[in-house]
Amino acid sequence: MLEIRDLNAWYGESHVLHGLDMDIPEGKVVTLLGRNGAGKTTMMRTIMGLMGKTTGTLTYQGVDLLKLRPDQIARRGIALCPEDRAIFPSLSVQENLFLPPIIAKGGMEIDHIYKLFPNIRERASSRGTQLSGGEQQMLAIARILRTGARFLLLDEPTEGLAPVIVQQIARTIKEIKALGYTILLVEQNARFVEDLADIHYLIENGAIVDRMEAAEFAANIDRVDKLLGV
Ligand SMILES: Nc1ncnc2c1ncn2[C@@H]1O[C@H](COP(=O)(O)OP(=O)(O)OP(=O)(O)O)[C@@H](O)[C@H]1O
Repeated sequence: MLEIRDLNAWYGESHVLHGLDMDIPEGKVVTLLGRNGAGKTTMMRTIMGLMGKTTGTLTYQGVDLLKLRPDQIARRGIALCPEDRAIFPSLSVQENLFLPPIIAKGGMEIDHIYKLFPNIRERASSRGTQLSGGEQQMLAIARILRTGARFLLLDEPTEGLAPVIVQQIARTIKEIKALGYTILLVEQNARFVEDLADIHYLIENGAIVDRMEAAEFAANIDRVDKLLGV
């Protein structure tokens, strides 16, 4: 679905991504694991067209995303769920949910969203500020499902959440995957992604240093922990 070749990205003069190669097949969950500052968020910002200077190719359904504007990328069905979750605090849960425009056909119906996220239904009239971190994360994911996006970029969805909520998010991501969505998951939590992802990429200093299939992950967990500094 997305083929990334020799991708470089800069913040001003600062060269942050150094020749990344990655493949994200349709309908799969792919993780990008790495420490703080490794370049994970930059990778997602690059896919969304939010970086100033870039080189390389990002071929998505035959088109190079690096040549498109962020709005054109979004309209191709790609959506980012940012690390800070970006829930509008003064709006209700329902208002937050309905805020993003529908960008492609086939967006998830609200009844289906409420079935996947029963907490969100219960909290529909609560303000964004009244939600727990886990509820905010669920709402942030629910919100992009409504838009019709089929390729979801989730930036550290488990950050700062209690283990029981992390498990709930893992179940939800599995359910979304079973519906045929493609997911790129940025994480520092190796245990969370262990039985969730089909392919794991490890990133260090803006370059991919390893790639593992799901079946190889458990045997290499020490190497992963070392990279993550656990
Ligand atoms: N707006 C910016 N301007 C300049 N440098 C930046 C900017 N944002 C990030 N960087 C630098 O780019 C590098 C990669 O940062 P990035 O946020 O992509 O890392 P990350 O792997 O997502 O880590 P984190 O978990 O902390 O978000 C870091 O060295 C960071 O300091």
